[in-house]
Amino acid sequence: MEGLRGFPTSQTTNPPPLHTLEPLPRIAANRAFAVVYTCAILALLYNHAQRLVLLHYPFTTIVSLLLLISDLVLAFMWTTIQSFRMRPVKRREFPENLEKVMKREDYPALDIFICTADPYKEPPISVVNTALSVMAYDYPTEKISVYVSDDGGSMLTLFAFMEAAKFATHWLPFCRNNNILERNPAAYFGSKHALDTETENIKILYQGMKVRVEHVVETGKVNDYINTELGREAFNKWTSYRFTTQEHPTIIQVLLDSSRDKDVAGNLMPNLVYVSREKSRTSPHNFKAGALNALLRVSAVMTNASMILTLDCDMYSNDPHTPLRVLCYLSDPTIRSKYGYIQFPQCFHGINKDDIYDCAYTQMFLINPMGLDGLLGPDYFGTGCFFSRRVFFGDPLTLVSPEISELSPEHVVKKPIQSKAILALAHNVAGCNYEGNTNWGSKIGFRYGSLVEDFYTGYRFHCEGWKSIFCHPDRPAFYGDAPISLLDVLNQTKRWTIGLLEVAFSKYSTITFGTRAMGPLMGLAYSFYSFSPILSIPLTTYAFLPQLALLNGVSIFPKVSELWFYLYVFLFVGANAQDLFEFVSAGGTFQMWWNNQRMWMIRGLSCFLFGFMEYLLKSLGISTLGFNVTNKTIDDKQSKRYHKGDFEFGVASPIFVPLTMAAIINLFSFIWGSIEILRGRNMDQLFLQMLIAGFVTVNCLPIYKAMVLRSDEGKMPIKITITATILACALCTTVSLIL
Ligand SMILES: O=c1ccn([C@@H]2O[C@H](COP(=O)(O)OP(=O)(O)O[C@H]3O[C@H](CO)[C@@H](O)[C@H](O)[C@H]3O)[C@@H](O)[C@H]2O)c(=O)[nH]1
Ligand SMILES: [Mn+2]
Repeated sequence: MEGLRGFPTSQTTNPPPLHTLEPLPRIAANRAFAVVYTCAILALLYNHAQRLVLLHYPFTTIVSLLLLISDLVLAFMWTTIQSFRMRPVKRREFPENLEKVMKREDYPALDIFICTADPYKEPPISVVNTALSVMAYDYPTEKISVYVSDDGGSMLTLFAFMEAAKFATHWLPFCRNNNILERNPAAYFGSKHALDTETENIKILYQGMKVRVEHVVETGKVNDYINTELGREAFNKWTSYRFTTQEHPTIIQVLLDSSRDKDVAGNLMPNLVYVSREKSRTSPHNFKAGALNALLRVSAVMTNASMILTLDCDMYSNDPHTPLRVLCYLSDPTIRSKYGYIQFPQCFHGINKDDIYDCAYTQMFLINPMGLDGLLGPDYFGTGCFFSRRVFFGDPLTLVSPEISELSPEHVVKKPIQSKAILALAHNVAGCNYEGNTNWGSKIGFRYGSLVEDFYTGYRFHCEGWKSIFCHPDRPAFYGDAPISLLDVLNQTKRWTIGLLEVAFSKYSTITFGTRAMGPLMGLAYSFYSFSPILSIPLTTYAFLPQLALLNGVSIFPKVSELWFYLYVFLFVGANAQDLFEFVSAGGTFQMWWNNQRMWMIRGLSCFLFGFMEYLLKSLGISTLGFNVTNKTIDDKQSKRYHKGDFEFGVASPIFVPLTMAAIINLFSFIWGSIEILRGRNMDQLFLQMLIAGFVTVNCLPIYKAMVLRSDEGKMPIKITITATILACALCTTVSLIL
């Protein structure tokens, strides 16, 4: 075991370890397999070359070229994945040792950022629950400051947080005194507990708050409940100005002040600050990255904590000791000077049994980050990440100073957060024109230029020379919402696709700039993500080409009797078996893995394709793209169907068309092939094509079900079925005419 000694002190006795790092035993096997598989890929390319030389007909040449391009893309993507397999590690922390090396009063201050953007897609009561869960961290309360960024500029959200501030004065001491683990009230009251009177009373308070908040969201009016001067003053901003989500002044409201507000037991409360940065149609606001940068500045002016936690509005804390785990690393000055952030996995509650949409993202949020942890560290996932404030201001050796000294990570705040000077400066730095002619978004803060601001920002930090840490304790530190309708899932992935392509084809491309700055393995790892949309090329090719050829009796792969056939089988089985092994080792089941591989096919035929097109239109200047917030509300009927395991189509979106076409063509070619076999035809030459068609058909079972067997609202809209059928027929006819 390679023990990293935590927190060196001047004491003579060895301090107890705060964390350890251990390489996974599978490393040697991974490396050996990579060598074998590389040989197989080279053999395949040789086979391609052989065929291309022998061919004379234009059609078969085109087919062979398409297959060659597809296999080259697959080979490239396979190579990038190897970076995760060369040195996976597992870390452990020992928060129980923390108090032995560090006094509680010496813990650093912690600023927590929570982003929300739309009260109708992101119910304010859930955002409030997220905030309460972290306000109740097992950490010196007065050192915690929670900043809520409301990009929706909604009085409904502000109202919800005014309610939260009151409820928190009961909730925080309740959690502390009863040593509660689930500090998100909704989650706590949602699971079964013995209800003593104290719990009963708290529950009544919570329900009261929930009813008021939901009522206000429903009616759109807060007036019924506002009876204090402070409240009226705050909400006046919405009425005294032509206020819209896209155009409004900065609103900063300190709802709790740690220097004077106390809970019902007389202990100080954390700071709770509502921030809605200024918006104007004429200046770009850079979506979430812009919101986070505004919070970086507002928090610098008010508290300037050296530790920062960023959270999406739905990602609540599931473990009050999480900051202590982080301190196991950040309390060590040698770590602090090299490591920029500590990322926790994104875990989700409410995913159905077999995770039909692959929303757990086991590879992206668990397997791959463990691989990266043995190199420079995991990428940034946008939420559940603790930063050292210094990372936002230049590389580990050179501090890039912000335009005013109050924003510097070294600045010490001396005035109370509600003083006039502080509030005035905070409003100023949240202004929509503040960033003009500054380094924000380029050299300072979260980086602009990609719709996956998280991925891009973490990437640029690694390029600057920072490292990061992946921390995944057994009890998930955070839980968030996953989308439960296929369209929401695909739209989310489509946004990611566009953002990733923006990185892949920028001057900071992961494969060129990244490889130079971070070395080949990290460059490949980041390229696995940024180039993943090009998987749509082989996935689309393999979903249509072999089947169309099969329907016309044309063979495009080696015969069963040839040795080359077994090469194809090895490449397919080998890659999938290794993937399955990793998946199951990470706690997945076979069913989940099956659904995961199906989702790759679905993504390839939908959001990757559509994302690619939208990216092209944007690059040509034909359209602009926005950050479409993922829906986090839950429709009961939809939720029932989801938990039954049925795919949710329902909406007639063009994004479903290529997928449905593939489902139809694969089924027919497979049936045609089976009939030919029954009629005694020798399928030696077409066997591999039959296998592929059969495999895709099995993958498409939920689609056939949605097309013909279901009558609920989530079935495949008839419009899509008809369009896809017509297009599939047109495609088959065209191909048979060419042949
Ligand atoms: O203009 C915007 C748009 C979004 N958000 C917030 O950003 C967060 C993430 O948005 P969501 O719709 O939930 O996106 P997801 O696709 O679920 O999020 C993943 O992908 C995003 C990048 O596309 C990252 O920012 C997220 O952290 C990551 O979890 C939410 O809290 C939003 O309120 C803003 O603050 N301002
Ligand atoms: Mn989300």
